[in-house]
Amino acid sequence: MFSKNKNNTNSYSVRPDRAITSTQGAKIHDPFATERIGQHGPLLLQNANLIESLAHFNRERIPERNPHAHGSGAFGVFKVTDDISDICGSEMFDTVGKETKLLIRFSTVGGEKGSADTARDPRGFAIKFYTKEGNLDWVYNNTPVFFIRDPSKFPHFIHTQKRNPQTNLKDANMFWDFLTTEENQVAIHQVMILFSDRGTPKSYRNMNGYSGHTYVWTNKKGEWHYVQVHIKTDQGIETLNNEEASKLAGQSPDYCQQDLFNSIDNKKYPSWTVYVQTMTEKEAADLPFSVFDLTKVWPQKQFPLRRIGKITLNENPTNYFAQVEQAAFSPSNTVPYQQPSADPVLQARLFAYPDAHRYRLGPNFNQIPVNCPYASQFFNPAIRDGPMNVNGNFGKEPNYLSTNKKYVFGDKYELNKPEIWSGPAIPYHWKTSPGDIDFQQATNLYQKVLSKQPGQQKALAHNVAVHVAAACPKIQDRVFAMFSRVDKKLGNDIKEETLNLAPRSRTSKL
Ligand code: HEM
Repeated sequence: MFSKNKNNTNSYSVRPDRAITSTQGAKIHDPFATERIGQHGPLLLQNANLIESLAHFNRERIPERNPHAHGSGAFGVFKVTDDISDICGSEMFDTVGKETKLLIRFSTVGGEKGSADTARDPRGFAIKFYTKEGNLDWVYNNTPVFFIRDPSKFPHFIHTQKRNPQTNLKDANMFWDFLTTEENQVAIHQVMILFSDRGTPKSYRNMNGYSGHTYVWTNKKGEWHYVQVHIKTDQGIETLNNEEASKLAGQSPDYCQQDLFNSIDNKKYPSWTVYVQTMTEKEAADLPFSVFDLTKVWPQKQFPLRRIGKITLNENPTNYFAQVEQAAFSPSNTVPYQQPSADPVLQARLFAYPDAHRYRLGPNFNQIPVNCPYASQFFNPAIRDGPMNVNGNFGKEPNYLSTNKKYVFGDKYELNKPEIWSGPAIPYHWKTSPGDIDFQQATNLYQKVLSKQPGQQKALAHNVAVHVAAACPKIQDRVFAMFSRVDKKLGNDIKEETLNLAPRSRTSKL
């Protein structure tokens, strides 16, 4: 198990004699005694233990993630089941049977740190692999697509899921105003998934993870592919209906945290099978949509799933704050032979996450044990000093690459015929009033997938109706029109139920 390993990230130390001390290690005789004049006189400034304890208490909270503030995590292992050396040269995949330790954090997106587990929301599925080539993070969601393809939209979109600046309430008008704005309707595919029962997974164990984005993987010969990763639950997909989810949000708001912790504690280790889809540059050029458009899935008939390995979660954190709250995942944390693609949303994420970590945890966040690349090691003498530098700061090593010292550098790996980019440096807004192509996959989901799952077309209409019933009539009309563009019956079903729930005499202002 993870905690038995040397250098692991899930260990902690407690003084062997369990004596209670000040932060400086001086034993405290009575932690509850406060120094004062006489029994009932005023307290003294020399009462360092009391002052230290109150002052530290005031500094216990760190900024919560914005977004994905609420989450649960566990440690585990990735095991290679199939040879994929023709696709990827990364060390972690190089031998069938090889195991790599990992941490996963599951999360909801829009809610605050204390919000309910069963909210209708995508689920984050972030994995940190502690590989010998350095830490690799797959920062995925449980949905294969996303809401936007212009990264500048992200803060706007996330704000519409947060609280109204005046009322401090979640606001159905803000939510649907954004999503039904003509150019934002590229979100329709993701919105359909969100409002199907997949938008309320029964547990973190019963959902899949998807890269969503296109990445670029290279083999040792330099041949490269566009890839998408699918992580499929071995427990089977299970979902909650809208009413079950709402009830649990009230009765057992930490339902999924409890389920994950208890499963692992009872040695019922959840597992997932990892697959990859590959696409050549030529195939990408022939696609009816851009390979960098993460509002689309790759048809599995044309781009079949190929199995890579298995993920098993087998160890609970010993301390939530140290190992889950302080965990810092970023798509920019990668290893040789796995690269980001030019997807503009992914490119923006490469900046956004480490920036969030510097703000949330400080510039030396990589020294926090859970973020340390302990299976490799960090050494870069020009990255020095800064707050909370606790690893010895490379001692007397010169603070630049000195000609007096010997250094080792990573292997150079090159892509055969890499992508070539050219063009003027211009502002480009991928706004496109969504064309029929942007609705096609959403329509397929409704007509070809949900139709085969008894009750799911109805559930989708119902889940939208109960949500949009809280919006004003003008916005509701835009919602009916948008879903009618997916399928006329879907639009009509939503309209009928919404108007039953919220007769038009009601007024609501945007
Ligand atoms: C422009 C688009 C995006 C931006 C700017 C963005 C930004 C962020 C930021 C700032 C965080 C908080 C990080 C932290 O404090 O540690 C976060 C968390 C997260 N994001 Fe994104 N995000 C974007 C799109 C996406 C997409 C497309 C996915 C999935 C495919 C995704 C998955 C996640 C996950 C799983 C987390 C939680 C990580 C954790 O558990 O710590 N995000 N995002």
